Amino acid sequence: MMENMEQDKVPAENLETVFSVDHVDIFYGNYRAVRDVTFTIPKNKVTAFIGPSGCGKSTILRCFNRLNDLIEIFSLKGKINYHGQDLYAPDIDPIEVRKRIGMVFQKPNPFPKTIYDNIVYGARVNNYKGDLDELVETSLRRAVLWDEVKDKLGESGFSLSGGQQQRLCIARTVAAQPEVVLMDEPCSALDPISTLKIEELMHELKENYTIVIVTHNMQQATRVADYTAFFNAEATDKGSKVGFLVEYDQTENIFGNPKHQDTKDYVSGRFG
Ligand SMILES: Nc1ncnc2c1ncn2[C@@H]1O[C@H](COP(=O)(O)OP(=O)(O)OP(=O)(O)O)[C@@H](O)[C@H]1O
Repeated sequence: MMENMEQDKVPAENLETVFSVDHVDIFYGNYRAVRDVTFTIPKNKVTAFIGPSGCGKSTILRCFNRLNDLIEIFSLKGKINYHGQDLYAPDIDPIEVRKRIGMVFQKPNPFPKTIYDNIVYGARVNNYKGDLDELVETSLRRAVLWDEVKDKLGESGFSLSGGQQQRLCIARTVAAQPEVVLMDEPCSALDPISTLKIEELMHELKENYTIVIVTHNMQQATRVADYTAFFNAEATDKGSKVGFLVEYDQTENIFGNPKHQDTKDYVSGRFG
């Protein structure tokens, strides 16, 4: 059994920590899906989660904006701090958390509304006092979609290609002015060209946001991520599988000079 090693907490190079995950276990009912995860996520960087199916990547990602709270049987042991504040403290409002920590999903999910209304939806709900036109332009520019849609803001979000829809969803997330953008396999439904566009976009977004991405595509992790966490799953004596963090480091080390044999095997395509 692999130990969780202290150095796997990583980012040392004087980076500000956004999330600090401390000995976290995650349960669905009695089933422990993830065990004893400890690491930190640095500000204004892209951090990728990789690992075989079922090792708990999405489960951990969804803890960062308290999305798992919507699952009745979910529970968490240990601590996740967000800028030093306990994200699961009783006085923390999960809805406020989700405003600051946005999420982009695997399949683009624009609202059945115009491009413009997709972007301003959250602002309208929150009685945003600023200029909506400006918000639309800024958000679409940040998602590198403005030039493609500026003449058709009144058309349905569904009229766009899959890749454009995903950038629209990113623009919608950005319009809520989050600090963190979580991405759960954001390119898995996209063609290679749209994928590259989203990857380029991530490089630009990290100037303003902290990004955490789950990806099955290892080339993608090497292209976009500053840090990479490799998770694995092992069988328990109850016959189920539990996910755990094997190794966390700068992406170039995970792929070029991993410390653990399992990481080596996974990144060289020998399993998973
Ligand atoms: N809502 C849920 N209820 C019960 N069990 C769940 C739920 N969501 C996930 N699990 C279980 O938790 C474990 C981790 O799942 P998770 O989806 O986080 O893994 P993953 O690494 O993201 O997998 P994939 O790469 O296939 O998306 C799996 O055994 C899964 O079946």
